[in-house]
Amino acid sequence: MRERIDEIDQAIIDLWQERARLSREVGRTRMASGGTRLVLSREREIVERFRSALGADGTQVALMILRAGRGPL
Ligand SMILES: C=C(O[C@@H]1C=C(C(=O)O)C=C[C@H]1O)C(=O)O
Repeated sequence: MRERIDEIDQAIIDLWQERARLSREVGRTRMASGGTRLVLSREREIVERFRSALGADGTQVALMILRAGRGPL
């Protein structure tokens, strides 16, 4: 079972890093065409998705995930 836990942890790390890369790329592309760096309505939807799946901890996880893609505000 511990082996599976280690696999899951690695998958979370890989997905976290892939998501941060994609998020930065989307932000850069949008800014290059004159748009904003952030889209708060989209970020609110994401926070709500995590909150409804995971409760209060989900909110914190979502905020950390979003920060990983754009750096601290
Ligand atoms: C990646 C995007 O850009 C920013 C980053 C987001 C994210 O990491 O999910 C969401 C909205 C934007 O603030 C996007 O608009 O999808």
